[in-house]
Amino acid sequence: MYSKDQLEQWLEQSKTLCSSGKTADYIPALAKANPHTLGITLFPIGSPPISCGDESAIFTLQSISKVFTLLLALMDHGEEYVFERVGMEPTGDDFNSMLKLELVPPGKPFNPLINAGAITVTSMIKGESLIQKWERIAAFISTFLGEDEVRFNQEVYSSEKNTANRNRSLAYFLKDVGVLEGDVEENLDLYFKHCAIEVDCRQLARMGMILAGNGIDPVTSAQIVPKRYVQIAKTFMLTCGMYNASGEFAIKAGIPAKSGVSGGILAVVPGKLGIGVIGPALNEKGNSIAGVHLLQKIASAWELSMF
Ligand SMILES: NC(=O)CC[C@H](N)C(=O)O
Repeated sequence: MYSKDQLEQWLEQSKTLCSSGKTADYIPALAKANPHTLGITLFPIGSPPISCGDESAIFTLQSISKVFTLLLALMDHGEEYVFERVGMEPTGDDFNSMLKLELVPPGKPFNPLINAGAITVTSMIKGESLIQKWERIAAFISTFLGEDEVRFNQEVYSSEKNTANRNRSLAYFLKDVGVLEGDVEENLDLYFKHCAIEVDCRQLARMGMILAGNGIDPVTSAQIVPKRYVQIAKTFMLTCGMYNASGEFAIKAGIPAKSGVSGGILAVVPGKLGIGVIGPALNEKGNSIAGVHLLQKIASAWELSMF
């Protein structure tokens, strides 16, 4: 049904856009990525994955990890607790904006997929120590990958940690108003760590395929995450997952997606398939310029929109 030849043609067309994008440079290690990389994997539920382009390129999850820390926080505490501390609304602002934090006392972040919200969610992850919390996040994500452990990019992690003045200000503000739990630097460290988990397109598509199937592990048939929490995550992906381009992406593609500044995009076609894309050249909103184009093409041509 999903033709690889067709996918290859579309990928070549989208690839021409790479030269008009720019790799993220506020995290210096991310600036080194090849802007001409473009790869994709489609992972249908119950069928083998279909990949093309630079499908084996390895990249860090960055903001895509926010979906999974949200799921884990929901499993740790339940809906009520989580949404007392982070909201459910899109901001329309940049992902690292601090603009709205002072607007709604006491500084409750608008949603869990912007940086302020994600750092708050990270602070909710249960564990006796920073190491134990990290091990829980890594183990949770490795289940989605179908691996025993996750790969981790030390260089990207250190690069972000050494330059994260904006995230530091967000986190200290959140601590000041009593929204962030625990030690600020420890929480930031955990946040930078989960952003630096590495995947390739196939692994990312597998993560999406599990979300598409409402949290069921395709190998063991185990329910990895309660269906209700997967539903919440997918809803946030649709309304807030592509930063302040989420509305446009919902109109043009109509599927839940989450992007990261590494150029990765995780997309989900509910009930059908997961998609993993990498294209490090970003547009002005911080989304993969060629990746967005390719996903929109696939979604409209194959009528994948949920609507
Ligand atoms: N949009 C993103 O991918 C942002 C993630 C990145 N680690 C940051 O906090 O800035």
